[in-house]
Amino acid sequence: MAAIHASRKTTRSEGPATIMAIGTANPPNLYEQSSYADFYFRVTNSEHMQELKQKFQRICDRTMIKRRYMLLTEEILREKPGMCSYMGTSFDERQDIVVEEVPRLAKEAAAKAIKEWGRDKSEITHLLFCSTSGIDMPGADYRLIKLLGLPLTVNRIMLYSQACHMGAQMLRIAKDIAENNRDARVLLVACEVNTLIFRGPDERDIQSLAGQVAFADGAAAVIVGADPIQGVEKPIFEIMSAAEVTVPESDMAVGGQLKQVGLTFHFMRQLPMLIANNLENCLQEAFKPLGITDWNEVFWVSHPGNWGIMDAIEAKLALQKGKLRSSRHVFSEYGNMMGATVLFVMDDVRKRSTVEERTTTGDGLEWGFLCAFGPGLSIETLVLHSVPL
Ligand SMILES: CC(C)(COP(=O)(O)OP(=O)(O)OC[C@H]1O[C@@H](n2cnc3c(N)ncnc32)[C@H](O)[C@@H]1OP(=O)(O)O)[C@@H](O)C(=O)NCCC(=O)NCCSC(=O)CC(=O)O
Repeated sequence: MAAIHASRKTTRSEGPATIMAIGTANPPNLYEQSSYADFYFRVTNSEHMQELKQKFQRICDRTMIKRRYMLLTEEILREKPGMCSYMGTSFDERQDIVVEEVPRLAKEAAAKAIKEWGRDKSEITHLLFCSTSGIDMPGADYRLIKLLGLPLTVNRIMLYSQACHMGAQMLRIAKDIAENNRDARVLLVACEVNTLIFRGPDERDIQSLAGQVAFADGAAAVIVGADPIQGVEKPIFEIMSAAEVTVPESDMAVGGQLKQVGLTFHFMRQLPMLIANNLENCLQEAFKPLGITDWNEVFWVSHPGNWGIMDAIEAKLALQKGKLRSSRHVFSEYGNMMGATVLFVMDDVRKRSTVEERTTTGDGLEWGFLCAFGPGLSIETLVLHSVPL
């Protein structure tokens, strides 16, 4: 028995799971939000709906998004009338795109992360992949190991169709894998190609319109492992703890259904308050072991959701202006890339900290709070530890 205990100890890491590299990628087609209404009503043959177009323009302006990247182009959409109608049968034509393109965009982000990591790709031991799009057998994880030329011994997990909290959930799973398997090096990828959600307008469905103005395509890849090799692997953040909370009675808060018409989308008007009201408990639980009760003492890596959600979080938790700077920046420059978004925000925090000559990767602070929310209502939280710069 003693030998088994000793052996279990040697198979576990000494230190905490550590983020060692982050890579991001977007498709090449950039859409300015200021002219998106013209594009959207033209390509969906809806120019006769002038009143609705004006409302759409108002919603575009309210988002505070400046630009977004999307795989879909006018050329592609002209050949897919089912996708341009409001609820036309179009699953197959959407699926043909995402099955190919999700792994392709993921590869771009993963290659950048592996380059920053600095070790050979053959030393990746685990792959965690999440995407809201592209359900397939074998999955996007399988395609990605082939595209990247990863070893066939890589242990894979593929999670489809769960949306915005999944980037943070991947980090939670990566932490457990890295700390329970000495020398594990986990490549995690969140890749969103929102081709399933694009559809033409209908004046009775404002929630679908709100989805059209906010969601965007992007991929982020992160390498996680414990006990970094000195001089080879460079820590960015350590993951001290991770947790998920499911908010009771909130099934309709935000969600969607995958159907013949693609992925539908709905959200409650009260979503900003629902999230803000439930976040303080999460913070208290997360920081209890550290004795931190002032949420301005920590750096913030929050999934943006939408502008109203960030406003509500700031107000409810009395956050200083600027705490959600990276969330607002990523949202305005890229839109809502679902699961990938929070990883873009994490990348922005560490890059900005370097540019602004802060003393740590976390805005000069020691401890940080990463949070993301999605259908459920599910709230994922992580406590991050920054490293000196
Ligand atoms: C659509 C918004 C710009 C609305 O912002 P505001 O509420 O501040 O603005 P507003 O009150 O002027 O609303 C603009 C118009 O939209 C309508 N409207 C707003 N919310 C609505 C809702 N839930 N259902 C029906 N209509 C709604 C209003 O009536 C108004 O119409 P009128 O002009 O006629 O008065 C915003 O909610 C947004 O950016 N949404 C993006 C999509 C989104 O929320 N995603 C959730 C991400 S959650 C996430 O990230 C997790 C996940 O998805 O998994």
